[in-house]
Amino acid sequence: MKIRLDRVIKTFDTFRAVHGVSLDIESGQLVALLGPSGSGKTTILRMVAGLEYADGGHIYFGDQDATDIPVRDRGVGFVFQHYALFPHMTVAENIAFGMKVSKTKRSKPEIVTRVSELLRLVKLEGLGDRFPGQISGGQRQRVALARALSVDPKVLLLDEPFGALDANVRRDLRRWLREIHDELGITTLFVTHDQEEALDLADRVVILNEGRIVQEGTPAEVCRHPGSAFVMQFLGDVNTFPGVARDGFVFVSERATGIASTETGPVDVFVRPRDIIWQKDAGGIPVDIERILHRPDGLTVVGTTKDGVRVEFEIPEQVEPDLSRGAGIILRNPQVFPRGV
Ligand SMILES: Nc1ncnc2c1ncn2[C@@H]1O[C@H](COP(=O)(O)OP(=O)(O)OP(=O)(O)O)[C@@H](O)[C@H]1O
Repeated sequence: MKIRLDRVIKTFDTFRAVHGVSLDIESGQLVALLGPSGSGKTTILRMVAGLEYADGGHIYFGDQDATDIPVRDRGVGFVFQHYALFPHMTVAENIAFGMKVSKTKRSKPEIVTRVSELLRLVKLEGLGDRFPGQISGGQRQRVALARALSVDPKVLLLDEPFGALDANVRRDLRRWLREIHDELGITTLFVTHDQEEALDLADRVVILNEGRIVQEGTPAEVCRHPGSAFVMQFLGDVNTFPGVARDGFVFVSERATGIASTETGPVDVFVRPRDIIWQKDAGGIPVDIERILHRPDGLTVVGTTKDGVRVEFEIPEQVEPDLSRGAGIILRNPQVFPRGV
């Protein structure tokens, strides 16, 4: 099922939470809505689900205006961050619940068969008789997904489904979710404020800020070509060097960097920690090193430029840190934006 949002607006009292958002979600795609807290992700998801009305614009399911489709008939499965499992029902009963209340009537044996298929799909065979209080948080979210899938939804909506779980469990669950998505091919909209999760999981990432889409694309596109300072900063750790662009090049700490730019005037140069090369002598931007931190995959070096800009970058464990003055940094894969944009 293809979903299309056409200039969708949502206002709460006088506060506009969503400002004319247009978005196409192709059938079978897994799309992540990514943005900081309050950027409108959940509101958009709730409008797609039909739990909230848009005050402007349209949402289409296929060719049909969804406004005309009652929530029950939208064929939407929902999973929230906080396990909304019924604590007094077993895992199997929780999964069966949606089928029992669904308009599509199923016989008891059909429900039993479907529950065991779903338990197998979410890799929880043998746990059907447990109660939610007797399984882990990650397992509970898998039950929530099985319950959402039990009514064969045409669209799956997931709102920070792994938000309450610890990092390792999250990582496992999102790989697992991707596998299930590839197996079932259900159009899926996934809300997260975790950029790593979005980039790891989604076919397309839609980045929101203050109720507007600021960029969308495949994970590779948004990482390689961030369209603004906001996206660059939001997608991961970054060093920001104030500089000046003139005559086609950028100068940082009054040094020519060799970075080409069509801008003129004050700019900010953004560089990821892994893209800074530290070398002794020869031309780099001088940095005074303050601390070396040991990480599982190498060393993190923390220092300051002579303009007082804090710099953090990574070097391999094997490199013997040389703290003598005179070492400088070279900036690779920089993104340059006019200051304050
Ligand atoms: N029912 C409501 N009444 C008033 N304001 C609301 C309501 N729901 C959301 N908002 C406001 O709309 C804005 C967008 O909220 P929304 O929950 O969509 O953001 P979000 O990106 O999902 O944030 P989070 O990651 O914190 O869940 C916020 O400023 C929020 O306070």
